[in-house]
Amino acid sequence: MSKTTHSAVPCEADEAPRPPNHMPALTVDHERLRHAVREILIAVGENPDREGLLETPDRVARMYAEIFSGLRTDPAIYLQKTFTQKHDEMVLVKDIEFSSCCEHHLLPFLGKAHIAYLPNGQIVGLSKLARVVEAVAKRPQVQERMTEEIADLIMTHLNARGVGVVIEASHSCMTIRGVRKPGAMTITSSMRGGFLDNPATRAEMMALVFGR
Ligand SMILES: Nc1nc2c(ncn2[C@@H]2O[C@H](COP(=O)(O)OP(=O)(O)OP(=O)(O)O)[C@@H](O)[C@H]2O)c(=O)[nH]1
Ligand SMILES: [Zn+2]
Repeated sequence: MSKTTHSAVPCEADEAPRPPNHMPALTVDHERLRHAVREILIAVGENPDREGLLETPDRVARMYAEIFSGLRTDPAIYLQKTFTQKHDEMVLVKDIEFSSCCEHHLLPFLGKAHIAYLPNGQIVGLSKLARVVEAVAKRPQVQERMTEEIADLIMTHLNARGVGVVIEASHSCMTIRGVRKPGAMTITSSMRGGFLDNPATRAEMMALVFGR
């Protein structure tokens, strides 16, 4: 089977400095965003100067700043404060709802993240796990990378004995366009440490997540 790769084609709008992958960008260029949205409207045959569209470039610029706010957030900051607590068994926070944006079509994908970890003498505030999900989701993403990133962050910064991350999501690029399969759900998992090595631990997590 042949494999196609997509290489970035440079264009004149590409001269702005880019952060390395996964590093926080410092600013959002609202003026550039407004201009780009106006160009899109013209390109699809709309009149950006008609009354209903006058404020649209500004609104969309603010929307992109919001849905890509994770590019300016380092999720590791949420895992710096921990509490000393002996707890040898699994901690699971499930049904963490998120919205992200598929990097292929810039369309939303919506779903739930489930995060379990085996503490190593330190526990983290439960809300911080949801904050990590938010920071990682609010970027152009693919679901697989999002799942991996969350698992690696928790494994590394909590020095956990194991981490399991399961994400289930519906991708609007598969529902409202293209292949148009509403109802299709994508489930990804990333397992580390005890969740990778011990099938019973992984099975326990899956039963707690999906055994509804
Ligand atoms: N693996 C993975 N694929 C994704 C994700 N989000 C979107 N996609 C897929 O990205 C692929 C992009 O495929 P391309 O062939 O380059 O683009 P396309 O012609 O618009 O593809 P269609 O969606 O099939 O119309 C599609 O198959 C999408 O379903 C994701 O999070 N993970
Ligand atoms: Zn897509």
